Amino acid sequence: MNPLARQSDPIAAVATAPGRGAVGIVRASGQDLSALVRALCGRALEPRHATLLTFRDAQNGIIDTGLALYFPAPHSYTGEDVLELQVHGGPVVLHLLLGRLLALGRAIGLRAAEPGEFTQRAFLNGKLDLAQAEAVADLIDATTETAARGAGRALAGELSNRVHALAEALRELRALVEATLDFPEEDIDFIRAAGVAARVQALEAQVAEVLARTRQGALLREGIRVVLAGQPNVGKSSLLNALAGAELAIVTDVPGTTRDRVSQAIQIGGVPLHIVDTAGLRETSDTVESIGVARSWDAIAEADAVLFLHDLTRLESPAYAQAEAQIAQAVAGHAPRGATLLHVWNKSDALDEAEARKRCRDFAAAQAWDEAAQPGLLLSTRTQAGLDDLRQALLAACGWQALPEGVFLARTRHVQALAGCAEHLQTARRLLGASCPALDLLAEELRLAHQDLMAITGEVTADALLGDIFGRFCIGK
Ligand SMILES: Nc1nc2c(ncn2[C@@H]2O[C@H](COP(=O)(O)OP(=O)(O)OP(=O)(O)O)[C@@H](O)[C@H]2O)c(=O)[nH]1
Ligand SMILES: [K+]
Ligand SMILES: [Mg+2]
Repeated sequence: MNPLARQSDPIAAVATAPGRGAVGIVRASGQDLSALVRALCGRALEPRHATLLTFRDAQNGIIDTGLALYFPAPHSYTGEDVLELQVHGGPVVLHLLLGRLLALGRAIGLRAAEPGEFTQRAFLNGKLDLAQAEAVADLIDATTETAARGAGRALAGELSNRVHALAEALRELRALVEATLDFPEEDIDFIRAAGVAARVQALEAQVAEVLARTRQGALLREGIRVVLAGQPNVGKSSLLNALAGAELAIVTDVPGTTRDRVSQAIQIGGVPLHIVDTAGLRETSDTVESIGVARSWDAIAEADAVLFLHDLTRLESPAYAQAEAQIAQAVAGHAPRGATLLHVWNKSDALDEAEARKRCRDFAAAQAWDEAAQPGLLLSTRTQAGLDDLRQALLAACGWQALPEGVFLARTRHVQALAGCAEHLQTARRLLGASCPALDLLAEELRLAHQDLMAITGEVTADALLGDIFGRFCIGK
């Protein structure tokens, strides 16, 4: 759909989820729905009042009795006239009522709405900015309470307000710098006197702070993809089951038990995680197992975080330790740049704690790892000792901190734009540090930084991006 095409047509759709419910809603939006209201309801409706009515089909048969609400423009969700009809929530009733509405509205060009079109109109009519419109979809899709609250904060404008304030400060700064381009005689002294360098630096700090919060928000929205990796029999499937609290994967003492990847969505402290159990990594001549091992590597290549499991009971065997070291290195090389790699030392129940710590320290020292300094994460999937610490360490390693003021939900798109803005500000600061700054380059960096911010709220946004964002909504939203 071209998001900007046909945007003036009146539209209608069922606004509630498919299936049966106590109440279902049919909604219409258009620049002037007064004639449609009269045609359907037999009279004009008092704005924003619920009116009890019987809705009838073309043959004057009763469809249902329910409520009609009329929100004349501009005081509505979309900013246009909106008519909302609440009836009993059965698919047939809603289908009949929508059909009747579309038939009556044919004269004014009423058509069925496309996905996200109501919210898109709210955006185009300035009721919401783009980040808030995205938050509407995220609120609907939220899978945890924390995510839903975060989407609520984004919808209320927590991200947008911060970004608007930053954009405004940048706009002023640009005006200052661009003025000197027109009056070169004032140039450098003017820039110095106006304290441009200090203002760029202050902005940089503010952008960094919003970026950190936005990264958290993106984590909350996208979830974290955690892959359990290691040699056969280290306890990967046992860990998946422990984290999921259910016997999802087969656990046996036979090495090479797991072949297919087994995934499970869980949450830790409100953060959604996708846990992926994989086949144990080893050389094998078994056809099926080698396909499984290839899939393990694929999973590692797509991970946000890898939990690399070691078996404490076998660490003292030189053959095991040697293979472990090689595989650990290969895993580190195979995981995406920026992915988190955590070493987990499993089966701690089989030996006393001092001995367990000594074994992982010795192993880490032999590999000359930085981890030699750290005690590492001891775990027993059998007794669940260390499982809570593992959960917290995993979140922390992925950059999650439960911020006191709460997190707003955000998207990777927002993180990228803010990171871009931060980079341009950094370049601007470097330019200003030169003894004779190139003011045209400075102006350009500030313009690019400003543009990145405006992309978040949708003040400058490509049509294709709009189509992509609104196309992912459900119909009726
Ligand atoms: N003592 C002890 N044994 C464990 C622990 N975790 C797993 N095991 C045992 O280790 C063996 C292998 O466990 P799995 O969970 O199947 O190991 P895996 O890494 O998934 O193995 P593959 O799928 O073959 O790669 C089983 O016999 C488990 O009971 C633990 O914390 N303590
Ligand atoms: K096994
Ligand atoms: Mg397994």
